[in-house]
Amino acid sequence: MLEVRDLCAGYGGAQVLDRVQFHLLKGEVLGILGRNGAGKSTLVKAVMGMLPQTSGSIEFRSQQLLGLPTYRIGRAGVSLVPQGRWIFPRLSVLQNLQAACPVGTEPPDIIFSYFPVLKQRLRQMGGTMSGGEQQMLAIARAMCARPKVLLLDEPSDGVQPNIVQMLGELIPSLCKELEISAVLVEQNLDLVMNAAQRWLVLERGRIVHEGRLNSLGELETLEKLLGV
Ligand SMILES: Nc1ncnc2c1ncn2[C@@H]1O[C@H](COP(=O)(O)OP(=O)(O)OP(=O)(O)O)[C@@H](O)[C@H]1O
Repeated sequence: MLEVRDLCAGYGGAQVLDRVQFHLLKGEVLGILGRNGAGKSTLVKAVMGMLPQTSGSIEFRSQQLLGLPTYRIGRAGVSLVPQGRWIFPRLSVLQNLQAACPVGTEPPDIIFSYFPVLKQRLRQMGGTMSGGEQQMLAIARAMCARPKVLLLDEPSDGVQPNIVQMLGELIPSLCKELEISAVLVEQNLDLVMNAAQRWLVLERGRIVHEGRLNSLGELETLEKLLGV
């Protein structure tokens, strides 16, 4: 689905990502782990065309995304659930969802089967929802664009442990049912190990490790790399 090669990106004069390479298979959930400041958010922002200084190659279903404006990357089928959620606080839940729907369409029903709480609160202002509910709204909103690739930036941030556990089950099943591939950026090791089939560790803008479940000594390696 996605093939990233030699991706360099940064801000102003400072380069953050250093020749990052990875691929994302169809239907796969790929974790991106790393300590604070490793460059995880920079990576998803670069894929989403949100950084001016980017070089390398980002191929999505044989289409080159690098250099395209963010709205065209979105239309091509890549959606971002940003860190901090960025929901519209003064719009209702329904309006938040409608804002991401292609013109002339409404939020697909399947979203409400995954997030029934949103169905019960369609008229509630986004800003009055709890942290966990806002995270569900942010994921549901991204789904309204009917993406093929979903980029999730630290969905566990500011969310209660029971909701994090729920996300660990929901993300892979949603991806499987809707045939979506996902990049799951996280510091929460448990969430990645529950939701992803494969993961990469970023350190100072470079990929230093690739792992998967059931690899011998994987947990110890990750704990050492992440300092947990
Ligand atoms: N807008 C910006 N301008 C300048 N430097 C930035 C900007 N955003 C991030 N950086 C720097 O880029 C580096 C990587 O930051 P990034 O947010 O990608 O890390 P991260 O791995 O997502 O961290 P965290 O887990 O804490 O969110 C850091 O050194 C950070 O200070």
